Amino acid sequence: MNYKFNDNREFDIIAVGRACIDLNAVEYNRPMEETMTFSKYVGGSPANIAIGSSKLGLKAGFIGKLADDQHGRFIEQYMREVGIDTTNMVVDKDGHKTGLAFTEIKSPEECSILMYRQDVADLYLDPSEVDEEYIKKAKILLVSGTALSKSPSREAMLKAVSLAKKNDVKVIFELDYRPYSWNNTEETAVYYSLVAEQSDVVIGTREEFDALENRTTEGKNEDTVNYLFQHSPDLVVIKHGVEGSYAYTKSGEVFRGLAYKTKVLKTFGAGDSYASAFLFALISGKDIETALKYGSASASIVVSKHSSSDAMPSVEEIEGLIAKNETISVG
Ligand SMILES: Nc1ncnc2c1ncn2[C@@H]1O[C@H](COP(=O)(O)OP(=O)(O)O)[C@@H](O)[C@H]1O
Ligand SMILES: O=C(O)C[C@@H](O)[C@H](O)C(=O)COP(=O)(O)O
Repeated sequence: MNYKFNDNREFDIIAVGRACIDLNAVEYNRPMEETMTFSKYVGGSPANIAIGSSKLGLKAGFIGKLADDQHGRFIEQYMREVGIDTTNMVVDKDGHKTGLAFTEIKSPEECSILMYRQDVADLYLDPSEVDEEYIKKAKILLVSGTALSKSPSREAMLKAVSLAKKNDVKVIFELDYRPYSWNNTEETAVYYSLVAEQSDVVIGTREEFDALENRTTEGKNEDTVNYLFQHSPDLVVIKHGVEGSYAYTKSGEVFRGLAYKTKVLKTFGAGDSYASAFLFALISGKDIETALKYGSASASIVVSKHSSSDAMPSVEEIEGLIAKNETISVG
């Protein structure tokens, strides 16, 4: 099954939310206490997805707020140089800082992120800084869940979603759940379900859908999709780590994507690379089953590399891995 977009648009994808800095441990396979040097990359889930999409050849734009400092300028320049339209990235004038994510790579399986996100510029995006004329130029609006965690960014997201729906722009909701960004799980579930119910496509891990449903025990994919298909979504993608992922359509089809074998360096970056390649494949007219392969292959490449954004692969790398067909069968 193919997924239809409004083809007559200047941008394939406009992502909205945070563009930040990742500081990835250079000496890995050890705790962060023993890490002395970190490499700087652009980070933040929606920025990573925009970068991945642009590297695959999609025309990408970004709506977000950057700090008026060296980090903000680095992010804007990097994103512009990979081909992203940054004209709707506004600069904060109130002294808010860029969000930082220090990553710890204790082992390929044991990775964590230490976030510095107190009063970060991205969460100060104001609804007045979301422009209808820009959104209506896109096939897809990619919304990141973390941007719903605080006002005024929350209202800016709700405005962006409403403008997308008004202008026949597909809303893709990447749940991107970062627990420390939220006051409590009840609040997360309220805003996640509000936006998920209005979206066309919802993408997340099983744990993130549990957050959407405010569950403390693991839910069933069938229950999740039965609920969401009573509303706007017609495609739901649920990821299960190395066990692969499932895509469910409103018309009742279910597709499974298997993960590809790789030499894992770290686990983060998987979700964002997955989303960019999955969306690239859908926009390129490939069927959903093939799009799952693109997402899985892209994730497998990125988990074998040091960064999330800079490591985003080319179409050739993804197709080369799919052709080798070395999938992981667990679960
Ligand atoms: N260890 C791994 N080896 C290869 N591919 C992986 C591995 N872990 C995850 N992936 C791929 O990345 C995708 C997304 O990973 P997942 O952990 O579910 O999401 P997130 O990174 O958003 O938490 C999976 O569906 C799978 O295809
Ligand atoms: O999203 C962030 O703020 C941190 C990311 O930049 C970081 O690279 C990361 O955690 C990506 O992991 P993913 O969301 O699993 O792809």
